[in-house]
Amino acid sequence: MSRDAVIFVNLGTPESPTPQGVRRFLREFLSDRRVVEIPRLIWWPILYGVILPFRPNRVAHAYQSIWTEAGSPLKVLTENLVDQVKQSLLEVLGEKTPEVYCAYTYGQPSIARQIAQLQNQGVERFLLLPLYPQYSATTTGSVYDQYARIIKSSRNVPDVRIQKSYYQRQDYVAALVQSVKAHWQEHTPAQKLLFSFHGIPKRNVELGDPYQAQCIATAESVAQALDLPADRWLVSFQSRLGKAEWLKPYTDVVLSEWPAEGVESVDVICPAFAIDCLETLEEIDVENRELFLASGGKRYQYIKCLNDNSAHVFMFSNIVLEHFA
Ligand SMILES: C=CC1=C(C)c2cc3[nH]c(cc4nc(cc5[nH]c(cc1n2)c(C)c5CCC(=O)O)C(CCC(=O)O)=C4C)c(C)c3C=C
Ligand SMILES: [Fe+2]
Ligand SMILES: [Fe+2]
Repeated sequence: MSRDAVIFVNLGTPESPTPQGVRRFLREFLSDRRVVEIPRLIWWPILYGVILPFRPNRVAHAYQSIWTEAGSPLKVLTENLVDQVKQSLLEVLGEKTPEVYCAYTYGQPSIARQIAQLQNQGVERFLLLPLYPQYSATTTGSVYDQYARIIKSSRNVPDVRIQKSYYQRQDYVAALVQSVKAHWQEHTPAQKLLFSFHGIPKRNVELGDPYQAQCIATAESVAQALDLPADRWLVSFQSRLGKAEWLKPYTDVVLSEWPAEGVESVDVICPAFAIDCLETLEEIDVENRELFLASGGKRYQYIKCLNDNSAHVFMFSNIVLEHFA
């Protein structure tokens, strides 16, 4: 057993694609103050009176349409990536390879459970690797919160480092560029490349969340490396929830307006997601495809997340090697 461990952290996903499974997941996720900052007195009635009674039925159908025999794509694909990174590290480090596990901010296995189990087995140093290239308080911030909770209840605190973001890494940008180029080798490039990032409320950015700037920087680096002129690409934000204003432009609005402006073909990539999940496989690849085609668009291509592709595995192995060097 190594004294070092890497724990990849993803958001989490329902245990089953049923209304009960989705309700349990949404209750935990949407109770996190980092995710929804509305004062509790206002939020609890909305969450318990409107969202939890009604949303799980609709969302469970969406999960059912992407669910696999092995479970939720988010979990299956996260585990695949983790296995590949472990293999790659074994090739470089042999018996000095750290332990490599995954955990989820919401649901099981939790970060606390993985750290406790590994500590019991003699692990002393941890690297938490949140699978969010761009930092947001709503995602990576919650990983820091969980770490803080562990520390608060520990006598012998674990030695933990957290990778706050990685959107600026050259090997991350290279992995995205390679993925777009591979797509363009198989399919004619579309008129537009749309970088659709998960949205957050606009107010969060006004209060200091650096997420929007990091999304734009990511897209600019990729567009520059692809030699794409400014009129061939755009950044948009998807998956908004509720009535407040979120980061704009909204992905669904862009896709429904483009055909009237003469945009007939679009390639969509979602760099805020390291791993394909409901928000990419269903919202982008199904719902938004239908919207674009129903609005008069002719050709819609979704470029998958980096998942366990070799450039992605290479990048994470580099991060691990740098941390434990
Ligand atoms: C309500 C506020 C939400 C914020 C803020 C938010 C930010 C955010 N989320 C991700 C990544 C993922 N989100 C996923 C699902 C999802 N997200 C929200 C809400 C917010 N997200 C909800 C309610 C859901 C569940 C589905 C639904 O009810 O519509 C997922 C996918 C999970 C899966 O099981 O596949 C991911 C991943 C990021 C990166 C982000 C901000 C940067
Ligand atoms: Fe989300
Ligand atoms: Fe969604």
